[in-house]
Amino acid sequence: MLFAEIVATSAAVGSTRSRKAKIESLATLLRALAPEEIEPAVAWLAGEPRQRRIGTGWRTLTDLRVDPADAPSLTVMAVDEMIEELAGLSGAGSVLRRRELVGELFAAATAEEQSFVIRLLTGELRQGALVGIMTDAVATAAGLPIAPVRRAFMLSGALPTTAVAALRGGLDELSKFELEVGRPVQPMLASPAEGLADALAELGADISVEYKMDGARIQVHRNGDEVRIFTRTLREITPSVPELVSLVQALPCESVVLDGETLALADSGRPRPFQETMSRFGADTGELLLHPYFFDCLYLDGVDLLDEPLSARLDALERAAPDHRIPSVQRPTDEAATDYLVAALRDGHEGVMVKSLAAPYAAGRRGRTWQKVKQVHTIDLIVLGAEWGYGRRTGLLSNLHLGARDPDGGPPIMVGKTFKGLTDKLLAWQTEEFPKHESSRDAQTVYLRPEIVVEIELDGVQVSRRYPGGVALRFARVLRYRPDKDARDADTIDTVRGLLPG
Ligand SMILES: Nc1ncnc2c1ncn2[C@@H]1O[C@H](COP(=O)(O)OP(=O)(O)OP(=O)(O)O)[C@@H](O)[C@H]1O
Repeated sequence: MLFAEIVATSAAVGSTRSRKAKIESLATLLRALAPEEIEPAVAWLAGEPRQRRIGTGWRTLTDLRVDPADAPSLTVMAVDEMIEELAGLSGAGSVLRRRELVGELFAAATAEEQSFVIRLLTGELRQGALVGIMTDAVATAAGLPIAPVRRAFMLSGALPTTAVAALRGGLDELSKFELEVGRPVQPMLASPAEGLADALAELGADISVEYKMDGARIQVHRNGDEVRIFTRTLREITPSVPELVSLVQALPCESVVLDGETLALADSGRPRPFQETMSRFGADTGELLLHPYFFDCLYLDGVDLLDEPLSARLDALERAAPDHRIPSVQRPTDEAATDYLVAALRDGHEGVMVKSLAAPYAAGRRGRTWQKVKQVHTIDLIVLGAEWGYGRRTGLLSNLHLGARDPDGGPPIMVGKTFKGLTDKLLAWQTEEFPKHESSRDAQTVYLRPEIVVEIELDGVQVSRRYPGGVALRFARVLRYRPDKDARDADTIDTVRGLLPG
């Protein structure tokens, strides 16, 4: 197939707001692909190259001015081979070879193809909703229900591989996907509850009420002595958390997959700020010691527990890591649950999670069987740009433009601006960091690619004629940046609209 067909389908998907129409055009294309073209094409149309990181910077791509070809001639396989070579380059001479390769690719590409390649390789195409839409399209093209496709994707974490299995082998191939120790699965997520009373009313008496600790999510895989640790976005951080690795190696089991939260504690035993925990996920190991608090067990000594009820998974957790469980109570009375929430807040935590003990582990889903009860209202938004400050903030990037995710895969939708809550440290950080994510600028504003997620505290939202989504934030202030999330984890415009009064 010609690469131009992929580019045309991507444009068609981007030009309609209808989810159904997007799925239809993707499915039509998927049906026309040769077997070896499925992996690259699915990856590209879901927003990233199948090799994920290719090490070619924004500058290399945008500085290169090569006249586009008049007519399309590149094939899917030719482009995939070039990207494969780009991804494999390292060491002496690689900068030169990289420019050469990109130059070759661009010379053979039409203007539309060049633009698509730039957006693909710089991550600009990467939007969470595209992944959801592509999952649906794979099911449609293969003539299968969505559930087995979604399950295989959650277990493999790889949509292109899932697509090949669905399109070539159908249900039989999909059913071969299993939880595999060492390969991370998408984490189960929670829905916000209106308050504790609502969560208790909805989930009934068969529940676990747990501290909602304000750290960073970790997924731990151990097979014998080998331990691997992943973040919420399935990035491996094993080398930077040696204390967690040795703790997991000492657990009384052979093989295990655990889900939990990790954080650093102050001498008083209270949690240290989230930023300090996150700093440990970077390159250096730092001084702060991280503690794990596990709340789920997905696999223990040869037994896959994903489809078991939470009650059984907690029994396994008790066997595997009895000393490292998150504080929790099972089947409390309403009064005891309320006391537990008060105690969690008093101890410096965010609130509680209320979970149905009967529910399986719904990997990658934000369901209602886990509900979070927090005291303040916060949402995660995408930073679209920042304005240069004035007065005391002259020379610093300050006022943030905030966008909510479009659940249909379009670009983020702006819902407000704020400079409240920005400390001097954050202002300095923004000024240094934002230009690395710059897509364009004018005299007043640096615009960013949709890559940075910030957690915003707000009093509510109101109807707005100024903003394209019809809603605007009220009294928004920055709580913190969320380096553990990417744009696909941000809240959607529907969530923001859901906060409208009445
Ligand atoms: N006991 C717990 N059970 C599950 N998750 C917990 C618990 N304590 C803390 N957490 C954290 O809370 C998150 C659950 O909320 P949610 O699924 O909405 O994720 P989130 O979008 O990261 O939410 P938030 O921004 O509130 O942390 C988990 O990702 C995890 O990091």
